[in-house]
Amino acid sequence: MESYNMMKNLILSSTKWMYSHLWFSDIAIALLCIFIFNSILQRLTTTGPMTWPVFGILPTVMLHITHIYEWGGQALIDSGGSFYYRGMWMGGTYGIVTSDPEKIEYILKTNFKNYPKGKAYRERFNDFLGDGIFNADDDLWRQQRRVANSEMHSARFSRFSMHAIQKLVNEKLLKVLDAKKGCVLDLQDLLLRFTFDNTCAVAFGVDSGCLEVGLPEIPFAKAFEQVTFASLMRFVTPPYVWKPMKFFRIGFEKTLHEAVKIVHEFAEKTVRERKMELLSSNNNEGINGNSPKCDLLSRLILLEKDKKDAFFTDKLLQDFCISFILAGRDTSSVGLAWFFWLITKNPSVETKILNEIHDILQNRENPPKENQENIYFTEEELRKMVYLQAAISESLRLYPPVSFDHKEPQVDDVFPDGTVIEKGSRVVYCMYGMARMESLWGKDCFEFRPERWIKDGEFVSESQFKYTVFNGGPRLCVGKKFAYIQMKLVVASILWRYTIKVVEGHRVCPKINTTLYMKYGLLVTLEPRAKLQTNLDCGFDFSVMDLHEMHLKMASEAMDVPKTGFSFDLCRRNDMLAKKGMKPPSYLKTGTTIVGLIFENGVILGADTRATEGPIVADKNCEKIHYMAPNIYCCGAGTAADTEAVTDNISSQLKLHRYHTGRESRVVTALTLLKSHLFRYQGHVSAALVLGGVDVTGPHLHTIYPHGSTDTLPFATMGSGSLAAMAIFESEYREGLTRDEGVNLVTKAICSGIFNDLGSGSNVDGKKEYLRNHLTPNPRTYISSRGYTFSKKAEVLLTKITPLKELVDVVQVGGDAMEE
Ligand code: HEM
Repeated sequence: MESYNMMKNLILSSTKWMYSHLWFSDIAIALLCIFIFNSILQRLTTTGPMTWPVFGILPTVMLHITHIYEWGGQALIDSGGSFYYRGMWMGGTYGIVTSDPEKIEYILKTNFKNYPKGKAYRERFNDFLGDGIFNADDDLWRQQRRVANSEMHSARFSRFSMHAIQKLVNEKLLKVLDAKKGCVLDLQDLLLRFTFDNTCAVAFGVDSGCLEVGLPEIPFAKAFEQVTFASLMRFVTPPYVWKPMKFFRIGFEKTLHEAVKIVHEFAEKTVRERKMELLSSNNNEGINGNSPKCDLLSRLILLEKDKKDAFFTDKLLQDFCISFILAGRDTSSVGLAWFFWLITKNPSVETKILNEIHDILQNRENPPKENQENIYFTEEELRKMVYLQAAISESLRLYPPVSFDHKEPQVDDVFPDGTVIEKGSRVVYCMYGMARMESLWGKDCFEFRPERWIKDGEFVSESQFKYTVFNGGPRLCVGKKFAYIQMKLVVASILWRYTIKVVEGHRVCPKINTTLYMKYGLLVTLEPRAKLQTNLDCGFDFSVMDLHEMHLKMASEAMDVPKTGFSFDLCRRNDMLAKKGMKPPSYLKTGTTIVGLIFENGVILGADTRATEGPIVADKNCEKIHYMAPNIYCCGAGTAADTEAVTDNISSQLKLHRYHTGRESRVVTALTLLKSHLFRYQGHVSAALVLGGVDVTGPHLHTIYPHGSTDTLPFATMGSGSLAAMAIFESEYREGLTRDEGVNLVTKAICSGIFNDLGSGSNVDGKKEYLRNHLTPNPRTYISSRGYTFSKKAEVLLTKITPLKELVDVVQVGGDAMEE
């Protein structure tokens, strides 16, 4: 009693002393000293981020919340790959954060048994997932895993899932994109709808209808989204908060309760109806003569049908399918959204992907036409898309849909490197941070470089524990193969058809969540890609993105400065591309021999009749001698459409001039009009001409080059066969040739062009009289034995005959007009 009184007096007197001698400032200073001491001690003893008294790591995390993923990655680099952390006092969260592949391998594989999903995980997801594979441990998990593995890797499932994806992509996704082209759309949302429909089809065998063109709100899909979000909220809210919330059904717990009801009712109805449908049918392989159902639910029902002790109860069937939808929905869509965003930032990767697709399509027995709308890629073709596989893997590396995960040891444990880990603590492993570690991926770890996945033209995979994007060990993602097929098909189908452009000013950053959503979605516009396919054909080596940006830039410049006259924007574009190191295609050699000479009374013009398009003979009997005026004709070499257009244009100007003056056109007038027209386009109108005619001043022959320069000569040749033709003229031409000698010499020169130049060919046209197909030196030898018959009689549409007054007789032996 005496000692009790003494103690009491001591406490009272010391309190009085403190009260009279200490100020608040003293207490604050003392706390500050403790804090500084603690911080220094912490800095000296650990390498991880700052852990504060009472609040643990929370204030540090809050300080970096806006860029939490980057900060986490840097913290792992600074700490050499692993650091301990502690949450708030009494929060019960503590453990280790790691990016060390050795430790990850240990928990996911070597000592797998000690690191199950655990109680904390199960109790948070129990309302939603029940005993489904995603939330199960031990035997419950093992049985589901076995069935899922064997079904998803069977040939039957491969065929079925491939067909389901193809159908959804071609009949729904591309239709929606088509309807939205030119408009701003949230690509992430659209992809979420796609993967939701796709996983529902694969898991439940139902069409959830999210991808209808109006993009309707589907109650089941909405409830699924709500229930996922609310379940995740339980991970960031202490149990002593969310459990009472659940009891009183308030806040996110109320939403969770209502949404779970909708999801479970849908699952329950589907299972009930499918069972009735399948079990009432005697034919397991097909119902009512239809092809057999291969979705996971139907397969499980059929597998369990004749078993006495069925493992899958109705409730477990529901849980199993719901787990699949959860696992397959967000991951692939989010992965795809980041992929498309990265592609818009890396046009060279996009070009390589397109080239790969192009080559694969060209290898088909019947390659698709340039503007073919629906292209169904086969599984075999997708397998050959090695670069695309690498690009998708690289994008998943940088933006892993499951960016971090954690495990709880069941008993105290020691990692292979001696790190101690207590029962009840957590081991958090961070895939986002791992991707940015130089020690794991090299100096270019931050770069999007698909090439790192390719060796000797083959795709090379990485260790599951360094590339933990699909988890590893016995719980490796069971849908990995399916996910790759799905993503490759979506990417190939979309990129082949559209150029994607992120809306200017749209912010792209990750949302803090267990799945790495884009916080503000991915707002894009899509443009049909017809141009690129042409460029690919010509062997252009630049990206559509560059072109697109440049067109936009040029368009905005054009808007700023009002201009008149001709636009040389495309020349500037080509200059800029050439400076950027991009190789333009070589000019198309159209292949022509055109010639002309002056004989004693006039002019003779000649041309071959072959029109080529690259290596292809597009027209064997086209006309290269164009009418200008009754007394003037003009041979054209270069681009067929250009020569046709320019001679037509000048011809009509000459006609107007004749009406105006009432006099015959003079050859020099035609020459001046042609040269000034071509000069204005500085060689961009691909027309090289031989102009000939007879007027009051006598016969005249001129050559006109595409840039507008001209020459006046007694004999002239142009086109790719010009050298061969010129050789004939130079050796045999003389002044005062007779008409027949002139015709023979022109014919010989053209034949020389035809037989010495690959581009020139077919027949010989000649003029003064228009001797159409004057000579056929290499005629077609195959003629249909049955001839040609026409099923319908020719119909007479007009009987009125308007006589034409021509100065020159056109002797039509055969042949077609040159096509534009
Ligand atoms: C890019 C796409 C995907 C990624 C990155 C991905 C990633 C993952 C990860 C990290 C896990 C382990 C989760 C954990 O244990 O906490 C997992 C498990 C799983 N995934 Fe995927 N996944 C993808 C696509 C899919 C798809 C399309 C399906 C099915 C249609 C699917 C089905 C599953 C299932 C059933 C599990 C549970 C496996 C088990 O616990 O044994 N996944 N996935």
